[in-house]
Amino acid sequence: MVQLRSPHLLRDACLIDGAWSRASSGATIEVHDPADGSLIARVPSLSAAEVSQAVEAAGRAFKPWAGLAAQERAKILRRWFELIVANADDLAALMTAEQGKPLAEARGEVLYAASFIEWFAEEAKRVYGEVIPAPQADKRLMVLKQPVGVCAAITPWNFPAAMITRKAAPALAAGCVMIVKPAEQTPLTALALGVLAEKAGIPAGVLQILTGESRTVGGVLTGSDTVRKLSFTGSTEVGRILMAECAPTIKRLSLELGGNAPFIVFDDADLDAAVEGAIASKYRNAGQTCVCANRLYVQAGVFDAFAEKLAARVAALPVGRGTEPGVLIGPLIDEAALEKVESHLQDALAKGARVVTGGKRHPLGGLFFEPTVLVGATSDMRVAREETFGPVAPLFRFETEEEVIALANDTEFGLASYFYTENAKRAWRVVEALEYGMVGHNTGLISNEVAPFGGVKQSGLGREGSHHGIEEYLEVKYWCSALR
Ligand SMILES: NC(=O)C1=CN([C@@H]2O[C@H](COP(=O)(O)OP(=O)(O)OC[C@H]3O[C@@H](n4cnc5c(N)ncnc54)[C@H](OP(=O)(O)O)[C@@H]3O)[C@@H](O)[C@H]2O)C=CC1
Ligand SMILES: O=C(O)CCCC(=O)O
Repeated sequence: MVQLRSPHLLRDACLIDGAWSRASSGATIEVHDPADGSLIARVPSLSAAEVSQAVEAAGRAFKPWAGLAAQERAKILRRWFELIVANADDLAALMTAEQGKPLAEARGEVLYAASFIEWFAEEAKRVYGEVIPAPQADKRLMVLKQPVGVCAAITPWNFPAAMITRKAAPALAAGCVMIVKPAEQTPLTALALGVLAEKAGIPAGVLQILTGESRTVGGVLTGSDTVRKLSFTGSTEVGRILMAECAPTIKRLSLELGGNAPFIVFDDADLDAAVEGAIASKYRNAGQTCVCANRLYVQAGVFDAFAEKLAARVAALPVGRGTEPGVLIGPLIDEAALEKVESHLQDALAKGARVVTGGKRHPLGGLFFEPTVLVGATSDMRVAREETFGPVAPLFRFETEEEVIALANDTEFGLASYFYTENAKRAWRVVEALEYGMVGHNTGLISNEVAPFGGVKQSGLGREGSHHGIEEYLEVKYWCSALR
């Protein structure tokens, strides 16, 4: 049982049109603690008809919300931000219980999630239009920015709070309303955010949180003509399905999909900094982020030294329940995730890679996996081509800058990338050559609310966070006025 200071944050009902509702059928989905498999709660499995009711409520809520002054929306969002910060410990406890990440990391995510609300509460006041110098003397040309309308968000389990606020905050700031469907593994953090949104004064229907079977809920949201935009974070495979489902109604789309991040260490890098960056990038959230280093390319001159230093640090990473003090690596989310990590590892070993540290399920059992470092990785291995989404760092040896750029770009993904060099000229060359939406130079941590997060190629469409993030929820209306 999760112990909370404010037990009312643990909800087993959905927020629909300002009321907390269960499925009329009584159907539920079980939520389990990945650290020990215990049952934490049951949340509603809504029917398609119940999801449609939420869409109708959103349609009714849109105009009054969009009609508020931006300052009014900003004040309400600011209250939501403050309530999340005030309840950070409880939200972190819920998150660790359902997702498994260490408590300190969960608390960090809660504050990260809150930062998007604070940021977009401010950006709400800066949605400027334009006046364009006209090509004819008797014309005046203007550009208005208006909210897109009813929006939907489908979010993953790896960041149960931040992936919701990174979408809902800009949407609400712009004057849109939002329906959120969290991942089935992590609905409790989402519902708790709904409790605080209600308390902050976000009106009925403006932010709704729906739980249920993904195809049922997703099918109604993507098929509805009332829903004008979908924002999705998750796998590229599901992103493709949702894009196709949105095609008949030509919805706006933001897609934040899979990655296959290269992490490049050049001979002239600060090796200790590169090791720390690799730990931060690779092992955050037990390797379950779309921006995690997936392939570590290390130049031949420093390969052995880097491998040795990294393996020493990785072997010392404390693994355990997220609630235990000092733990840095929690369990993986489910058995399928564990099996994917194992199969990537077996494939790599069969093709000639060697384990330096880790390499198997952790003695704790359950969903725990040992933080692992592999050497001898090559491009024909699954670890080179697919997102492993677990605590396995495959090290690839390379000789030249040209060679590593070609290797790094040899993927259909283009989300995050990282490189370490002390050479400023090389830094410019490499940043310009990497076909990625985001590049970390001498750092393994790049995410924050003020920067544009997103990918190119099959890693997605659009940007979240930063002043670009609110544009995803705004339509551009051109107004041409003749003076005669
Ligand atoms: N870019 C990223 O941040 C993420 C990438 N991934 C990648 O995807 C792999 C698989 O993870 P997984 O959790 O299965 O990711 P998914 O892409 O399947 O799930 C992400 C979200 O999409 C929902 N969803 C899944 N299928 C549909 C559908 N047909 N219609 C509507 N919604 C749908 C899920 O709902 P529900 O949970 O209810 O099924 C969840 O809310 C990971 O190993 C990782 O490689 C995963 C998560 C995040
Ligand atoms: O993994 C994701 O889906 C989001 C990455 C988390 C972040 O750095 O914002």
